Amino acid sequence: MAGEDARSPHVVLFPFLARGHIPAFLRLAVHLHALRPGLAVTFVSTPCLLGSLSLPATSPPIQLHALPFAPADHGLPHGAESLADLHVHQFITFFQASESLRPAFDSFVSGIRSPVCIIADAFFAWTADVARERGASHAVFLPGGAFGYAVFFSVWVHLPHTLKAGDEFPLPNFPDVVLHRTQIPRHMLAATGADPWTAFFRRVISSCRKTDAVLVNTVEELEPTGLDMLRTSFGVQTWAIGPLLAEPAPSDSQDDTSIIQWLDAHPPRSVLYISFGSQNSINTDQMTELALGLEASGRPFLWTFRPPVGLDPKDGFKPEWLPAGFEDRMAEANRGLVVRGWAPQARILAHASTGAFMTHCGWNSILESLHHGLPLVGWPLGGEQFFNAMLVVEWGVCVEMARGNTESSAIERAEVAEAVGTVMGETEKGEETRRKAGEIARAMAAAWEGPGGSSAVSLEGFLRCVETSVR
Ligand SMILES: O=c1ccn([C@@H]2O[C@H](COP(=O)(O)OP(=O)(O)O[C@H]3O[C@H](CO)[C@@H](O)[C@H](O)[C@H]3O)[C@@H](O)[C@H]2O)c(=O)[nH]1
Repeated sequence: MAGEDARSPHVVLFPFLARGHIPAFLRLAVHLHALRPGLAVTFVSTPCLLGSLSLPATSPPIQLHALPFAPADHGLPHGAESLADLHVHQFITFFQASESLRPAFDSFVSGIRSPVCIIADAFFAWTADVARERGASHAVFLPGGAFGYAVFFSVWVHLPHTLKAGDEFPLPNFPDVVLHRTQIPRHMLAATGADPWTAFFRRVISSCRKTDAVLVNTVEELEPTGLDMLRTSFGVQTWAIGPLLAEPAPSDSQDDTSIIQWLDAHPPRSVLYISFGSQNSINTDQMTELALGLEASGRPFLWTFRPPVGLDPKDGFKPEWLPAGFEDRMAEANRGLVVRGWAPQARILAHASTGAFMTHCGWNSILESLHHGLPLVGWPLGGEQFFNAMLVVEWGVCVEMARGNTESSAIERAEVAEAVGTVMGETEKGEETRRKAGEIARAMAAAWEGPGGSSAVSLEGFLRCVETSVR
């Protein structure tokens, strides 16, 4: 690696192979360069994911390094290099397959001549062992929130729902946190402790205890409790360096242009945006009730539509997934737009006509919405989303409308219309929710305002620790 400064670390960024995990790492590279211009930064991933990266306009000159990955060798579809390419039942095989990247990652790190600082996704926490063997410094980066991940990891360690009968149970290590059975994702609910899901996440957690530092995509002032929970869980220095937000990707595609034009034709803050992220969806009964509830709400909406849970976007979209005549009625009245596949979410949320976001409570979606002061209608579906929803409800910026996408998690159209009306309407609760969302937006902005913002101070503190350790 010619031209490297032997005293400053070469930072290796290694996000997990999931679309929702990459934007925060890209934004981290931007902040690292702002603090240390000229720092060598390499972004490591698989060939397909690197090929599909759309680097933001402000992207610093990062190097890319591809690790060979053969999903088919692990019984996965050929070319499935991201969670978004898979069904939920294949996720665990994918998690296990991702551990096969270790020899190639190790060989890449061992070839770097200057001191190395690995910043790896929590799901790649095994890189802590590589760092130890190669004399590198190591940090785990959590692209999610502190509370959400702290609860998620605690549930995997203790499986508290298996310890106690009844619908509600406390976390053994954080008894103030009481969960309801409907907040436990499907794979956790089925876990026995001897299953591959539990084994994978317990490996992740024990590796997180071997790292030198944990970086979290959150704001110290907003998540003191969650950050303390992580510090207790892992026993390592933990730095809040968020929000690290996806930058609106430049796009001149006709589809994106027509979406923005559709928004242009609506009054300020009048449109509800609906999306369940890059890898989750709801079931067909829920789609029907959601559609009819949106119609009943009387408010304009823009719905990013993925096929029902268990079905593949590559196999196309079927008209019967939506109620007969629904799309035509909505189009004629200029009431609703259904976007199939991928939408320019960051641009939609930045648009003046967008007034609220119905979300699965993926952490990036939460941050992107609150960054613009937009309140949330929550519908957590998997992973740590249920616990993220608890946090944003506590912040007073979200009405949780529904939970889960199993057969037992039914939702009725009247509940949809009511939740949308509460958040977007001229109700006391709606006004309060919007006011609090504005407060969170200001706290998020302050974290990166000038060198004294709490996240700027944290990232600087982390870098100094790394620089001291590599001298
Ligand atoms: O049509 C779409 C759909 C999504 N996005 C973007 O994709 C990202 C989605 O991220 P997120 O909201 O966090 O959802 P997931 O993709 O589901 O994220 C995974 O990763 C998150 C961070 O760890 C976790 O919080 C979630 O539970 C996990 O499912 C965001 O940046 C969106 O702007 C688009 O641009 N267009």
